[in-house]
Amino acid sequence: MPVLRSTLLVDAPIRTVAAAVRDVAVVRATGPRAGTTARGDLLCTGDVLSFQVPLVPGVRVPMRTKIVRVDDTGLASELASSDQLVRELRHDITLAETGAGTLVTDSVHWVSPWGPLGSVADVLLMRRFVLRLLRRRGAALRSRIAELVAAPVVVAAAIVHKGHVLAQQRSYPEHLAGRWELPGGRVEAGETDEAALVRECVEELGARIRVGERVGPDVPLPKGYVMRTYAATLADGDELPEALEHLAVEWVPADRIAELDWLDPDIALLPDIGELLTAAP
Ligand SMILES: Nc1nc2c([nH]c(=O)n2[C@H]2C[C@H](O)[C@@H](COP(=O)(O)OP(=O)(O)OP(=O)(O)O)O2)c(=O)[nH]1
Repeated sequence: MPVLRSTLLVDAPIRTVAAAVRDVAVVRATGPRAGTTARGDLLCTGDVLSFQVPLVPGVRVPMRTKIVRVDDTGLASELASSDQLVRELRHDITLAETGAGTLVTDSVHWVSPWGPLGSVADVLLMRRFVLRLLRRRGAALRSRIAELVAAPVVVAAAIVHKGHVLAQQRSYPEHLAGRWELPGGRVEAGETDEAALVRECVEELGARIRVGERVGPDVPLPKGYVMRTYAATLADGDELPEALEHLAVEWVPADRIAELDWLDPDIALLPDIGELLTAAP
């Protein structure tokens, strides 16, 4: 069974790299006909990727893979349906923090359906296709990471209280009114992420919070922003948040998170928020 491994070292935090490897723009940059079914900017489990593998000049064979795992340390995809070129295929992307940056390791293995002829096809077709795809992905990854590192930041708080997370319902602009988001907002010049979150929660909820660990990947937002999410708790459990600027606030348990109509960028964070609730004491 052919296995192809390649590594790439990038000088950026692992959560930024985790966002870039899930970014649909990076997937599209791997080839002129590469596409995804992702709803937001980041790939989620279940999303399907489509590629066109060049067979001979002018003839391309479609191939579809499906994301089967996404977490803080990378993602994995497998063949979505058996096709003419490969019978099985799995692509693992693993991220690891090193002293010199984040190491991205790709491991792609596949089984060809063509018996002895398969090994020739492996070398001539699949190997070349996978290598080219990884080379283009590497270049796209580096430029997307550079954009995300330089992007202005929106911070969001996953405030956990008694096994529930606080969601707030937007009142404006018209096209977003009624949809749900986490408390937070833009980080102002000279402000830390933590100070911005504390300020935003007082303004939006009239509540003081304690800011904890990062949750999930960096999430690209429209207009070039990037959102960083932090776990948080109420500084005073008796001081319950109110919707001062929003239509409503709601404490949501893990099994109801997926029922809310979240802003598109937040959808990629929902599994991480679910895990945070499950892990909460
Ligand atoms: N606070 C928050 N903002 C989010 C989330 N998801 C998401 O896409 N956003 C977007 C919506 C806004 O465009 C931006 C947040 O910045 P903001 O809170 O300062 O923006 P805003 O439109 O509410 O307020 P304003 O400054 O225009 O008055 O990030 C989320 O979960 N929480």
